[in-house]
Amino acid sequence: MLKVAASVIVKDGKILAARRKAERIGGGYWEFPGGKVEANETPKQACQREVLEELGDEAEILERLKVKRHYQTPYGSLEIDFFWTRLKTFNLKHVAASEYRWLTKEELWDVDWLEASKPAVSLIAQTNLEKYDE
Ligand SMILES: Nc1nc2c([nH]c(=O)n2[C@H]2C[C@H](O)[C@@H](COP(=O)(O)OP(=O)(O)OP(=O)(O)O)O2)c(=O)[nH]1
Repeated sequence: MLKVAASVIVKDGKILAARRKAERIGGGYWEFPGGKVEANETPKQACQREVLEELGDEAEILERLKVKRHYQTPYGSLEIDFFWTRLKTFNLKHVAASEYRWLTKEELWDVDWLEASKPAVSLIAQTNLEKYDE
């Protein structure tokens, strides 16, 4: 079972989406910045580390999105936690993905999300983002 943690980063009413590099598992599909939870860390710590690696930014990891956590994917079973996230710095290096987009709630479904990210996207679309925005 693969443990993954991902950040739903909110800024100015928009959400950061990242496109997976073509050669990777799930290549070309869109996801929330994040990655595997390592043995020595909590899912929140994993999010903090991944935001630092991918964007060069400090993040405040807020609460978990109340969505389904377990998924069977073509690559095996996955346990994934999504967290509302606020950036404390704005370097926004955008290094890990092939492409990044800041999407308004109305634009969320303009990109092709990984299957396991779709429940989180649906929840975001129904949420008032103001409380997670700076
Ligand atoms: N980060 C992230 N991964 C997701 C999402 N939805 C989803 O199914 N996944 C899956 C894709 C991958 O199978 C897995 C994340 O693993 P990964 O290989 O990208 O993790 P990583 O960044 O630690 O990768 P690595 O280079 O260290 O191997 O979770 C999502 O919204 N965000």
